[in-house]
Amino acid sequence: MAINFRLGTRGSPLALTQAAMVRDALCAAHGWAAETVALVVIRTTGDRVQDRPLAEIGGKALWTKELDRALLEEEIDAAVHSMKDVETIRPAAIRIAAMLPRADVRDRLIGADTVAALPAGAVVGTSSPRRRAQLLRLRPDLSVVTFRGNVDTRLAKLAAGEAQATLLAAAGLDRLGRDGVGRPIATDDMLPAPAQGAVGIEVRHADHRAALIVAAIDDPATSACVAAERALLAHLGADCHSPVAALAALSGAMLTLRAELIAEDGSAWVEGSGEGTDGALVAAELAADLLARAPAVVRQLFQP
Ligand SMILES: NCc1[nH]cc(CCC(=O)O)c1CC(=O)O
Repeated sequence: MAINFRLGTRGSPLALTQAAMVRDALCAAHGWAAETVALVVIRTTGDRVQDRPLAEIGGKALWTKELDRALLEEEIDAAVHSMKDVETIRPAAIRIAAMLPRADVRDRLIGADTVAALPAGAVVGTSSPRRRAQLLRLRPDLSVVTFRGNVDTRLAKLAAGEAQATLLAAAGLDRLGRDGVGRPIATDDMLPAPAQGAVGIEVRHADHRAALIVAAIDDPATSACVAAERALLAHLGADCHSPVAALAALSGAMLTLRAELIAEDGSAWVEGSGEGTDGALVAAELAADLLARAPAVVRQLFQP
């Protein structure tokens, strides 16, 4: 059967599951047979190097650089991403064209019922500067150690006793069929990463056919919220390794954006919110407000 569309994806179990969700949505929207959408697995630097903190191996673009290349060289028609891992600033020739309906945005704690219930001095594994900062803000006595690898690797490290607890996104656990694993933390207690729980699809700017094809599966509310969260990052000069949490919600035409910036040792922070009908404006104003009120140790982490 002829191929209608080529979807590029990373090769991790979560990435493959998300790519299959996009394939299924495209097939349902266009009446295509599943075999007419090819899943093209692209290996990324971030997948190859599992043993060092991300910041050490170059930080930015680890997950998307190879997918960007494949997209720009027309090996694929679209790339599927966890929006949380997509750099704030994208190449000019690539655009985010659609997002699937957002899943559970919360983090789940695995290894204890609540952060407060962790024993004094407990070791918690995470490689996310945001989670590290939020944990230490709540519990300065905790010892946070680097925990990398895909979801299964992290759960295996936990089972092997490398840490007493870890935090993972509910969305990833649920998509991997691990819906019973861990306890969700309310967003009031731990605000998630910008774009957490959202799967996005990118196409080449010039490829109008691909843009039309994927527009059919866009969830506009998810796209509006994630765009506002990403605009906040852009105004802060932040990326997915910055200790920033942000979450937008839509009520009718009104968008509410909440955010916090935290020093990585959890000792200082600033939080705030804004609302309006223009998400880009809400994000710009909230970023300026947060930077103006941020303690110096927090402000210096950002280069707007
Ligand atoms: N940085 C890794 C990553 N990127 C997206 C998800 C989960 C899925 C999502 O947030 O949509 C995860 C794993 C995690 O944070 O637990």
